[in-house]
Amino acid sequence: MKTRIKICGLTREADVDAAVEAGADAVGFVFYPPSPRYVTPERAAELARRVPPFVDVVGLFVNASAEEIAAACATVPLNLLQFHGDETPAFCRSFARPWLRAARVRPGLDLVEFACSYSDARGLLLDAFVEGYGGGGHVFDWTLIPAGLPGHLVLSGGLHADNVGDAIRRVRPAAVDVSSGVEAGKGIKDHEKVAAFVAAVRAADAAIGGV
Ligand SMILES: O=C(O)c1ccccc1N[C@@H]1O[C@H](COP(=O)(O)O)[C@@H](O)[C@H]1O
Repeated sequence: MKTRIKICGLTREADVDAAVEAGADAVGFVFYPPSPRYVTPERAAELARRVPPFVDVVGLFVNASAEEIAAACATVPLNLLQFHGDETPAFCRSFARPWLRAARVRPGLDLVEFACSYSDARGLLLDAFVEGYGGGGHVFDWTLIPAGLPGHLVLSGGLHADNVGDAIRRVRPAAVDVSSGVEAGKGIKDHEKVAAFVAAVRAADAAIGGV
C-alpha cells in the first residue's frame, strides 16, 4: 500500500498549494499557541479552502481545552484531530471525529501498552521525545519500535527527503508526517523540499513494491 504523506505546520497559502501540488495526502494546521507554526482557527479555515476534496485537513492540538478543540472543529473542516500532548483516551474520543494520538518515543516507554490504551485511534503517531512537545526536527531511534505494534503507524520526527526512504524501508509505517524537514524557516515551507520529500516517499514505495 502506498505510504500516506502529511505535510504539517502550514501557515501560508503558497505552502498549502505546494503541498497539494506535490501530492500530499494530508495537510496539518498547528493549534498550539507556543509553536512558531501556530495558526488561529480562522486563519486555518482560510487556508483550508484551498485544499481539494480527498486531501485530509488535520488539526494538531497540545493539551488544548475541550472548548478550544470544539471551537476549532466548528470553524475548520477538520477530517482528523492529532493529539500531541498528554490527552487521555477518554478526552481524545470525546469529539466524535477520527483522531491520531502522538507517542513521544523514549527508552522505557511501553509502546504496546500505549497503543492498547488508545486502540480506537485512527493511528498512532510516533515522534521523538525531546523538550517541548514536538516539531523540533529530531529523529528518534527507530529500533525502539516493537514489531507487531497494533494499529496504523504514522512515523514522524526529523524526517526529510534524505532519510524518509530509509525510514519507510525499516519501519513500514502506514503514513509519514513532516514539518521541519521541508522548511526554509519555522512555519515557512520550502517548496523544493516538499516536492523532494514526496518524491522520496514514492520512490521508497516503489522500491518495496507498495505501488
Ligand atoms: O509543528 C509544531 O510546531 C509542533 C508543535 C507541538 C507538537 C507537535 C508539533 N509538530 C509535529 O511534530 C512532529 C515532528 O515534526 P518534525 O518533522 O520533526 O518537525 C510532526 O508530527 C509534526 O506534526
